[in-house]
Amino acid sequence: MALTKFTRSSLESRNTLRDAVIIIDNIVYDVTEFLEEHPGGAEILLDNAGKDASQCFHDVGHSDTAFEWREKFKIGEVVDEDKWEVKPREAYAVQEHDELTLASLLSVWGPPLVMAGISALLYMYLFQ
Ligand code: HEM
Repeated sequence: MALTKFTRSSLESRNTLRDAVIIIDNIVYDVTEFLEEHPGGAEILLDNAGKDASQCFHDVGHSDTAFEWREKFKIGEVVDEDKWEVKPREAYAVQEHDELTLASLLSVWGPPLVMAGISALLYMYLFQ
């Protein structure tokens, strides 16, 4: 059966507790019944309701379970003219790896290393 088609603008106002839809990868999901069940909370879904939530959905790194669950809420897709490029799931995961920079490593390991250095110097100064 062909999926119902929606323009993005026709979905913009569907962002309330009584009627909440989100778009992920050009597919439209009615998450009204899911708001209270969502493990990530209702608020984040409502903040993204009526809009494209692809980036947020993928950035969270949702599990396979989440991918299965979302199928239950599918109500259609966006019209061809409003379709956006769909990035493969791996593309989001790769981005996260790219963010492992020297700065992010130092922000974690920097303070303990500095403390260890100071302790070693103090030890040498006091006991040698
Ligand atoms: C129909 C759509 C969605 C379904 C079925 C869904 C399902 C889930 C599930 C099952 C979890 C638990 C963790 C996991 O298994 O991945 C979760 C967590 C979460 N979700 Fe969703 N979700 C949906 C949409 C979204 C969207 C659009 C956003 C962001 C705008 C979002 C943000 C989050 C956050 C922040 C968490 C918590 C992650 C954590 O605690 O580590 N979700 N969701």
